Amino acid sequence: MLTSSLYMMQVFDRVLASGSIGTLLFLTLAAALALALMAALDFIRSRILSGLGEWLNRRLGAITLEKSLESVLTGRNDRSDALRDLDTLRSFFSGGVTFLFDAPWVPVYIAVIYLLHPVLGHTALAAAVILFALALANNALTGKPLVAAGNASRRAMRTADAALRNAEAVEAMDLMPGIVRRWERDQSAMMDNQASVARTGALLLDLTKFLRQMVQIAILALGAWLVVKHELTGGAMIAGSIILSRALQPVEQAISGWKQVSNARAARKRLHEFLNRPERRPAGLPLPPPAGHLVVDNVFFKHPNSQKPVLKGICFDARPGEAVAVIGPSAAGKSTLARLLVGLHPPISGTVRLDGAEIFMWHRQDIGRYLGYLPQDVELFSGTVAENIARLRTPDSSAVVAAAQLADCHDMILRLPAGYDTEIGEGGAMLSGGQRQRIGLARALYGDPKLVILDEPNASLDIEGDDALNQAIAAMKGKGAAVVVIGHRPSTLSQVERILVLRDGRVAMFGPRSDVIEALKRQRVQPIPPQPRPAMPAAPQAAPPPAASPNVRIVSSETAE
Ligand SMILES: Nc1ncnc2c1ncn2[C@@H]1O[C@H](COP(=O)(O)OP(=O)(O)OP(=O)(O)O)[C@@H](O)[C@H]1O
Repeated sequence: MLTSSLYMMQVFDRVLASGSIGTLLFLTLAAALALALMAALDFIRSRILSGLGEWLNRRLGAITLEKSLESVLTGRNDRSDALRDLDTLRSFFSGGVTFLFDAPWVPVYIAVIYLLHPVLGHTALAAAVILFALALANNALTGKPLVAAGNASRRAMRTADAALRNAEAVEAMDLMPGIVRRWERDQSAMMDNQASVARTGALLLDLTKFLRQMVQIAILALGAWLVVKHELTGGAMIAGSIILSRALQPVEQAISGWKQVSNARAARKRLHEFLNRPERRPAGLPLPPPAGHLVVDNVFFKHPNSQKPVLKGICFDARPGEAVAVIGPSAAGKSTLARLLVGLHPPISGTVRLDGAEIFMWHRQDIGRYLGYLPQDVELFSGTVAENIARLRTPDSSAVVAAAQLADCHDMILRLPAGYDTEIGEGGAMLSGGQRQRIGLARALYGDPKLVILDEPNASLDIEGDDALNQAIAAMKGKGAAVVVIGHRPSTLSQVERILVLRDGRVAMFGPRSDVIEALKRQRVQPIPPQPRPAMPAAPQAAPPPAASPNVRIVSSETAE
């Protein structure tokens, strides 16, 4: 960085004064070597920085994505913010960071100016201090609005994301005005804050430029005065001016590039907090593959964002080779129970155990392949049918076909344009609701899981589909899996051994299929018997006796239809 100024000084003071061409050649060679070294260092620096960005992504990319998934499961709304923060950091390293490396050299440049003449040194030092103070003022004045602008921009992004994900409902029912209103509110908050940052930044930047040019003039003027007084050479005067402009460059860059630094700092802080959130599942020893004995013991659960428990004292079990149906009115807590059975959430008290080990604590890489879960809303991923059935791993074609045959979608898949290799588009957009559900079922049955939880598996199925589903349940039982089917339709019940009736988050009945169906029928005929008796071993804490509950009629009529 000092090469050109020192070169100029030597040429002025030595070569021009002595007329020595040898000196000129030697100086030129030395300057060329120094500049070549600088170019090489610059190249290495940019390689290191972009490598740092890549390293950051490799180290943190996957773990940030995993943590984001956990964040969604714990009911937070910061979904993909952490991934965006990681991106901000990576691009900061690849572009915006260089002036931070130049800043520490400012004192060195000033020291060199002191060597030329103390008066020039004092001037340079004063200029650097004033400009540095302006950079600090810029930081203090723009810090808050920058953070507020970032927050508003993230809110606007989430609104837009939600609207785009639900494009059909938005278009059909004209939800757009409401969405646009929310989005504009956040956008304008973002723009107001950004405008305030830009105003302050522009003012300070203009002031800085003015001061810098003034200092440049001042140092030349002082230099000329010192030359006239014979205290400085002409070459040193010009060199001082050039070194000063180098010295002040990073300070000026700090003002214009502060927004990037501030964004990157905020992103780093958020990411740090995000990644240091406690692990939902503490590290444990890997367990042997389960046989599939599910035991639910006195489970209570409430959602993180609500006060009221959704599940209250649930007890039941499902043995390997057995199917249990969970039925009950809407909002009874069936889907919530399904989520607990696959270990998505921990109960607030009580336990859900598979082969004696708490299923929530079981690490997904150990247990995932032994679980089959068909959620109520099946979401598929872009990719081929086979990849989706094989849970996005490299498909084992015989296992994929076996699962598809079990879910009765083999023929349907063969009729697709490229069979198992058909690309199904984002979220399975190319498929009908029923096709998606069948492929979702095949995904749940892939790899012969030991515990299968099907949440309303027949919601989009026709009668044929119902039969196929029952055959699949029978086949899974035959393979020794425990199956829990959630649903309203009586057709779901034909293959189950036991039925659990869930009402208002409590077990209203649990027992052999025929006994429970019989009891439900009796309730329909005789809604308020004087002394109701549960049909079977009622769960220990089974709350209000069936017939006494106001929901009895709903459950019994639905089930006995
Ligand atoms: N993320 C959530 N946060 C807070 N409360 C929730 C959440 N999800 C569900 N609930 C509440 O939990 C209760 C049970 O919901 P759940 O989806 O388990 O019912 P369900 O029996 O499966 O109903 P359906 O048959 O209509 O699907 C409802 O009152 C619902 O409002």
